[in-house]
Amino acid sequence: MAGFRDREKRHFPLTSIQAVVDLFSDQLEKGDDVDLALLSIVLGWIENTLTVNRSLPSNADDSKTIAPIFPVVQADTIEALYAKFTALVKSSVDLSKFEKGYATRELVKKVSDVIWGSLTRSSYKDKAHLQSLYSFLNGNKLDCFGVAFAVVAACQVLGFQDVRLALSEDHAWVVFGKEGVETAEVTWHGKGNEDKRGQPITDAVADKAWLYLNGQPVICTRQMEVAAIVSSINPAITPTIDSVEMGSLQQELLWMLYNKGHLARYPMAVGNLGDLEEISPLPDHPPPIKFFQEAIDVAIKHYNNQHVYPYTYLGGFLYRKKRYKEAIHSWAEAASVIKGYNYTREDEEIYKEFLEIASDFIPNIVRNCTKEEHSADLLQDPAVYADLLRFYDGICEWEEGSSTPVLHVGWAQYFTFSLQRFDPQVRFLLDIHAENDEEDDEEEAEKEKEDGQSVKEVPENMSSRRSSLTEKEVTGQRTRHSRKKSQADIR
Ligand SMILES: FC(F)(F)Cc1cc2c(N3CCN(c4nnc(C(F)(F)F)s4)CC3)ncnc2s1
Repeated sequence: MAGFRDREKRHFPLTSIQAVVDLFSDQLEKGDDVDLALLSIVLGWIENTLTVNRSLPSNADDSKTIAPIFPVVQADTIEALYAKFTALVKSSVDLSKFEKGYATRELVKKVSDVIWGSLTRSSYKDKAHLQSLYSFLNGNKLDCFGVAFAVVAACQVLGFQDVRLALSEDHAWVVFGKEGVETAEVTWHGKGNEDKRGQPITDAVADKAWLYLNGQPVICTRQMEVAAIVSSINPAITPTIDSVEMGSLQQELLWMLYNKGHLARYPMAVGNLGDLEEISPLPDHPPPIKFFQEAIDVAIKHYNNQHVYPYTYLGGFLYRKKRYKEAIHSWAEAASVIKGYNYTREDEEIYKEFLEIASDFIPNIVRNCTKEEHSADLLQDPAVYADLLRFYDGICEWEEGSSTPVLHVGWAQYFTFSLQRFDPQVRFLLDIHAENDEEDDEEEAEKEKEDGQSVKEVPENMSSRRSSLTEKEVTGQRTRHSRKKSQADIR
């Protein structure tokens, strides 16, 4: 049952990261009754205290780090905010007009209007620290993720347990109803796009659309909704300085959720944990590699391999570890996912990811690989050349059939700059491999025909056969900067 009762109160005052982890752990044991509003208010209050208007003491200089402080969270502070949220929601929605039991589209739209109507008019959309109910209650500001989460938390307060958060890689909406298959937009997306609040996400809208992951979004359980607010924690004090305490809290909470199995169907949250483990590895934790490989495995197993970010998390980390061949392989895999989509004007976020890879990361690799011992022969490696062709081919195919063009002349310049750095021998080797492949396949087919076994599927492309990469050896994490950039919307 929801509410700020003894079970919650006894954790307060929260005086340490561990105390917050214990509160979350205890709440997660309540199953579907985990109190979303309470946890979002607690996280938002701590984040606000640790990152917003944290005027660095004038005597603080870069050499001496500021001694870690954990702000004590008092029960009555949180209780007052919690009461404000429940009072606002319960007073704004006349439940006598709605059937008990499952939510209806009218109910979901009404709750979305209540949240929407409480927001300040001022344009602030892409600022940081606007993702929590603390931001909503204390400043009437929410980002696009925050609005969707607030609608789900409000529906929980009203007793509609069927309203759940649905997440793509750059948008959020809700599912509801007896079978949980009704869908509704409850927030806006991007800049200059009319919001579609109240409308369902039909197959026509979702098919081949990255914004809706081609019908493969993350449908959250209550515990995954908690993982979403933990993922949306933003430890940044300034674009270049993070709160160590806030980052540790996010890492400990994600690790606890991971250990309880609540990230098992949430690739981006697993990726976030891999990010944090690379920045500050915790004792007895697996290497970051494991988390990014797991995010890919989850996307393949549960989401028909329609998610792009697991591969770009991976590629970003490999790039920073100077494991250039493997990075290019991951990016080729990412392009093999995006090629199945049609590009639209609402896909800017993923467009920027691919443009950064093509215009920044890959040119830097082909310029600098000869300085790196284990990538010195990169420009003579046909598997890498094949992966690079696959990367660009995927982006070309992404454009094909799209309403909006993807490529411009700059792309052709990046493409030709990168390919012409490869040794002409590579192209010749490419031909030899292709011929050998054909001979191999013919021999295999002959042999298997004699043995009467089915002919083995030939991998869809050459690099998946010749890659220097064995799937288990790879790792991935993005730079804090670029992660923050792409996380701007979740915050
Ligand atoms: F709800 C929206 F609209 F905000 C969409 C969501 C985003 C997002 C997220 N992100 C966004 C992507 N993000 C990335 N960080 N690195 C990325 C990569 F480019 F390296 F892959 S992608 C981390 C955090 N992490 C957990 N859950 C979500 S749900």
